Amino acid sequence: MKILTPKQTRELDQFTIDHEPIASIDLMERAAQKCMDWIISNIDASSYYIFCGTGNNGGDGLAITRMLDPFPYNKKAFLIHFSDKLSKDAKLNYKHLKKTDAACLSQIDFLEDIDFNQIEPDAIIIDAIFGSGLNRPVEGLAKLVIEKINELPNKVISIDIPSGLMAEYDESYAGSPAIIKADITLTFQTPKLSFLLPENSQFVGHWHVLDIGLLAEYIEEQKETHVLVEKDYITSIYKHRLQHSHKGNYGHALLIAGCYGKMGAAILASKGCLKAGVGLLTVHVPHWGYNIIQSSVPEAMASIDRSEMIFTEFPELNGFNAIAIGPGLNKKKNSVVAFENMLSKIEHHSLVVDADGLNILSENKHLLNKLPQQTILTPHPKEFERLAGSWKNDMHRLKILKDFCQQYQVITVLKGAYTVTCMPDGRCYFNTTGNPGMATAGSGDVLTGIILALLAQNYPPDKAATLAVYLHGKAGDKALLQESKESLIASDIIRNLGNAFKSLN
Ligand SMILES: NC(=O)C1=CN([C@@H]2O[C@H](COP(=O)(O)OP(=O)(O)OC[C@H]3O[C@@H](n4cnc5c(N)ncnc54)[C@H](O)[C@@H]3O)[C@@H](O)[C@H]2O)[C@@H](O)CC1
Ligand SMILES: [K+]
Repeated sequence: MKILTPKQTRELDQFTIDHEPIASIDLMERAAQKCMDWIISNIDASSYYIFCGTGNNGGDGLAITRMLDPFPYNKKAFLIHFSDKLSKDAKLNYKHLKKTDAACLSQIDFLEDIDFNQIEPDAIIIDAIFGSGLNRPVEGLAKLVIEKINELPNKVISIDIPSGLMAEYDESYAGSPAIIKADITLTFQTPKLSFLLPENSQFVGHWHVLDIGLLAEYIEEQKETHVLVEKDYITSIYKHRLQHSHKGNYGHALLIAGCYGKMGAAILASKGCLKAGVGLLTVHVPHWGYNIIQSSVPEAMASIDRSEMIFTEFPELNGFNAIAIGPGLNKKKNSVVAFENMLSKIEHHSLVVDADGLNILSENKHLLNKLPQQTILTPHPKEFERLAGSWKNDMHRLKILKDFCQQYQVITVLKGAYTVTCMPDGRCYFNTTGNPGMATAGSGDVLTGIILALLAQNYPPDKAATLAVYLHGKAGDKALLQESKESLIASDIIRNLGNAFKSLN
C-alpha cells in the first residue's frame, strides 16, 4: 500500500470529488459513516465525548456525533473554537447537528468551558480536533485541551490522525508537547508516514485504515516513495518453484561468518539461508570453527580460513552468485584487509553486509565507496548511527537513511518495529510483520541468511530485501503461536520459516 504525502492526500480527496464525482460534504458523510460503523462494531461504551476542531476533521467529528443520535448513548460534542473560520463542510455539519440535537453541542472558547469532571472514566473520547490539515505546532486553546485530554484515563479514538501529530514533519517539529495520545486511530484510505515511526507509537496507538472509497486510479498513478509492505505486495514478488527444478536452479551462496567465540552467529545465518531455499551454501569460517559448522549444519559446505581464530582470506568467488559477510565476524586489522580485498574482487555478485561487517565499514568509511551498487546493509539503529551519524527525531533519521542510500547507491534494511528497507533511489518500504519477541540474540543473523538465500535464488536485491524482511517477521509471528515474546529465540524463527513461506500461498 502506498503511503501518500499530505499534499497527495489533498489531491486524492479533490480527485475523488471531481471524478467520482461526489460533493465534498457527501465524502465527509461517507468518512464519518465508516468511523461510526467501526466504532459500533468494535467499541462497547455508553458515553461519548467528541472534541471537534474548526476544519474538516472537526466536520467529521460533528457528523459522527449526529450519527450517534439513534443509539442510546450519552453524547456531548465540544467545538474547540480556536479559529472563527469554520471550513464550509464543518459549518454545514455544525448546523445539521444543531438541528438534530442542539443540547449536546457546546462551543468552547476557554478551557474552563469544559467540565472535565463530568467525563466518566469509562466514556470514550473521540478526537477530531486536527487532521491532516495541521501545518504547525498546536498552541493556545487547542493545546490546553489536548494536554487535558492526555491527563484523563479515558480511551481515546482519534479520527484520521491524533490531533497535533503531523502526517509528515521535519526535524524542527521534535518534542512538540501537544499531541493526543490515542488508543486507536481510524485513518482514511492510507496510513500516514508518521504512524510508522517508532517515536509516534505512543500517540497513534492501534491504527486502522478505513476505506472511504477515494479513487484508486489516482493512487496508482503516484510514484512509489513510501510503501507499506503487506501480503498482496509480497505475493506479487514471490516466485513459486517450478516442478522440474534442481538445486542448481537455486544458486550457490557464500556466507563469511563466525570467529572464535561467535560461531553461533554463523550457524544461525547458515540455517536461515538453507531454510529460505538456497540451492547450495558454503560457509567460510576460521579453522577453529570447522568442526562446529560441519556438525551443526551438515547441509552446508565449509571453506576454511588459514587463520585459527578470525577471517583473513576468502575463497575463489567465481562459483558463487551471492555473498554475505558479517555475522559473528570481528573487526581485527587482518579481517578489514581481507574484506577490502574481497570488495575489489566482487563482479557480478550480490552482497549483504551485516553485524561486524557493518562495524568494519563504519570504522573504515572509505570502504563504503567500494561497495558494489545495490549492496544490502542490515544495520540496527545503533549500527546505522555509527555508519551515518546521529539524528534529532525519527523523521530526520529517515532523511539521513535516504541520503545515505542515495550517496552510496546501497540498499539499507534499518531494523526495528516497521523495519524500513530504503533503496538507492530513496524509496522506502515499511514492513508489517514481526513482533517484539524478535528483539533477541541471533535474530539479525537469521535475517542475513534469508536475504542471502533469496539473492542466490536470483531475486533482484530490492525484492530480496523486502521479501526476506517480511518472511523473517512472519516466521517470528508464527513462532509466537507456541512461544511467548520472552521465550522466542532465533532458532524459533528458523523453525517457522516453512510456515512463513506457506502463508504466501
Ligand atoms: N477533504 C475531504 O474530502 C475529506 C476530508 N476529511 C477530513 O478532513 C481533514 C483535513 O481537513 P482540513 O484540511 O480542513 O484540516 P484540519 O481539520 O486537519 O485542520 C483545520 C485547519 O486548521 C488550520 N491549522 C493547521 N494547523 C493549525 C494549528 N497548529 N493551529 C491552529 N490552526 C491550524 C489549517 O488551516 C486547517 O485548515 C482530514 O484529516 C479528514 O479528517 C474527511 O472528511 C474525508 C474527506
Ligand atoms: K484528529
